[in-house]
Amino acid sequence: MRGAALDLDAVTIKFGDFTAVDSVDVSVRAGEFICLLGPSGCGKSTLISAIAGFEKPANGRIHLEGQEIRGASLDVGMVFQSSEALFDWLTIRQNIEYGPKMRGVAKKERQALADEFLSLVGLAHCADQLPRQLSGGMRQRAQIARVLANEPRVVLMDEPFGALDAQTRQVMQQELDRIWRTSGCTVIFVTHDIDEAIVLADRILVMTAGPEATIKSSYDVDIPRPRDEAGDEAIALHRKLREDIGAEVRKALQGQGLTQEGS
Ligand SMILES: Nc1ncnc2c1ncn2[C@@H]1O[C@H](COP(=O)(O)OP(=O)(O)OP(=O)(O)O)[C@@H](O)[C@H]1O
Repeated sequence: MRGAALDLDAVTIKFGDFTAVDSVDVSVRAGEFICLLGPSGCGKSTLISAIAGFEKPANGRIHLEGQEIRGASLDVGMVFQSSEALFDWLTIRQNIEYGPKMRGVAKKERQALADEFLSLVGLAHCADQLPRQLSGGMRQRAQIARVLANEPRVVLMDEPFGALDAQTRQVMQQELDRIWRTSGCTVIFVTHDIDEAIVLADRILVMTAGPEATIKSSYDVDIPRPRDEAGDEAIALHRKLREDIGAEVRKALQGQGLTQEGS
C-alpha cells in the first residue's frame, strides 16, 4: 500500500447560504499523519467529508496525486466514530472481505487480504464472530481492517476512538501508530483530544471556530515515536495547543452568546 499526497486549494464548503469551511489551503505529503483539532462544530467532519468526496466544495479544489477528487473513490477510506458502521449480520471476516468482493476481487485473493488485515489489527482469532460479540475497541480494529482491505491510499478517521474508555483508547493509539507505519497510507485523523493528536501526528492542524472556519495554525510534531504524552516536549506542546484551541473555543462560545468578552 502506498500513501498519496493531497492538495487542498482554497476549499470552501457551504450548506445553502451557510459557509461552514472557508478557503482552506493544505498540502499533505504522501504517508503523512495529520491530526485535525478545533472547537466543536467548527467544520472538521465537513472538511474530511469533502476529502472523502461526500461533500462537493462550493469553491476550490482537492487533488489526490494531481487528480481532482470529484466523488467517493476507493483511494480514500473513512473510519467512523461508531463501530455501527460494520454490518452487524456479517462476521468480522465477511465485513473485511465485503469491499474487495464488491470490487470483484477473486475469492482466494480476498481471503488472503482478509487474513492479512485480520492479523495486522490482531483479530485473527475473532474472524468468525459477529460484531456484537466483540468489545468496542475490537470493533474499531475491525472497522480499520475493513477500510484497509480496500487498499486506500488515504485513510480519513473521524474521532474513531471517541467512544472508547481511556485505557482502550491508549492501546488503540499505539496500535494505530503501528498499523499506519506498516501500511504506509496517508492518514487524516479528527480528534478533540490534544494528547491523542500529540501521540499520533506528524503534523497537527488547528481550525478556527466556525462559521467560515479555516486552518488557524500548523504544528510539526518532532517528538520521537513511540511517544509519551507525559514527556517534557509533549507537555510543552500540549500547553501551546490548549491555548491556541482555547482562544477559538472562547470565540465560538461568544458567538453563541454563552460567555462575556475577555472571560
Ligand atoms: N449537512 C449539513 N447541513 C447543514 N449544516 C451542516 C451540515 N453538516 C454540518 N453542518 C454545519 O457545519 C458546521 C460544521 O459541522 P461539523 O460537523 O463539520 O463540525 P465538527 O468540527 O466536525 O464538529 P464536532 O467537533 O462537534 O464533531 C456546523 O455548524 C454544522 O451545524
